[in-house]
Amino acid sequence: MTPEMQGRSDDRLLDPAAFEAALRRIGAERYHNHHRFHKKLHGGQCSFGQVQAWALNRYFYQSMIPIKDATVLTRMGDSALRREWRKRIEDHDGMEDGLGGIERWLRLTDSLGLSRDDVISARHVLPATRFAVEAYVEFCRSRSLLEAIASSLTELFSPQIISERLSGMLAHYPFVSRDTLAYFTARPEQAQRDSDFALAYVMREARTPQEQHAVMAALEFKCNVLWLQLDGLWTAYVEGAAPPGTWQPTEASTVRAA
Ligand SMILES: O=C(O)c1cc(C(=O)O)c2c(n1)C(=O)C(=O)c1cc(C(=O)O)[nH]c1-2
Repeated sequence: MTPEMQGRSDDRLLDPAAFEAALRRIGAERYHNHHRFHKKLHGGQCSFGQVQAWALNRYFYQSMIPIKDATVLTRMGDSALRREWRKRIEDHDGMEDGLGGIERWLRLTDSLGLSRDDVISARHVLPATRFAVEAYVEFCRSRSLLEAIASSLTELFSPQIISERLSGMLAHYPFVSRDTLAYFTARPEQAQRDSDFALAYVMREARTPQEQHAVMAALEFKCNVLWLQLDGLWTAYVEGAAPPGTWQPTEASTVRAA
C-alpha cells in the first residue's frame, strides 16, 4: 500500500460522478495550460530561441513516453489491456521508419535549426526536464498499475491546450507552419482515445476510498511533472539562468541564413 492509500483511509468512497468531478477539478486547477511559459508561448511572446529551447527539452519528454508505456505494459497481465495500451507505443514510434510522433517532433526541431544529434542525444536538456521525466518513468515502474494508468490522465485535458497551442503558434510565429507542427494535428484524437480508456479503467478499478485517493494523487503528481518542466524553461530561458552545459539559444538570423 502506497503512502497515498494509507494517508486518507478514513474518507468515504465517492460515487462515479463525484470521483470524475474530483479528477476534472485537479486538471482545471493544476494542468500546465495555466503555466506562464505556456501563456507566453501560445501568445506569441517567445523569442525564436525560447521556442527552440521548448522544442528541444520537450523532445526528451516525447522520447521517454514510449519507454514509460513499455514499462506500464510489462505490468499488465491481461492481453486485452496490453492490446489497448500498446497503441500508445505505436503512435509514438510509428509502424515503420519515418512515421510516428517522435519522427514528427524531430521534423519540428529540424525546422527550428536544431541538429538531430543535439536533440536525440539529450545532452543539453535541462536538469529540471530530465529529473521530471525520469521521475514519471520511475513512478510508472514502481507504483501500482492503477496509479501508473492514472498518471496518464492529464491527457484528458490536452486536446484543449493543443488546439490553443496550434492556433496561437501559427498566428504568431513566422518560423512555424502547419507542416512543422504536424505532431499536434494527430495528437488530440489519440489523446482522446487514450484518456477515455484510462478514465474508464480508473473508474472501474478504484474500488476503495484509498484507491480513489491514490488515483487523484497520481494525477496531481503528473501535473507536477508537466509543471516542473515549464518552470525549468522559464528560469533558464526567460530569466536567463540556463545551468552550465545546457542548450544555449542561437540567433534566428544565423539559423535561417544557414
Ligand atoms: O502537448 C501537451 O500539452 C501534452 C500533454 C500531455 C499530457 O497531458 O501528459 C501529453 C502530450 N502532450 C503528448 O503529446 C503525449 O504524447 C503524451 C503522453 C502522455 C502520457 O502521460 O502518457 N501525456 C502526453
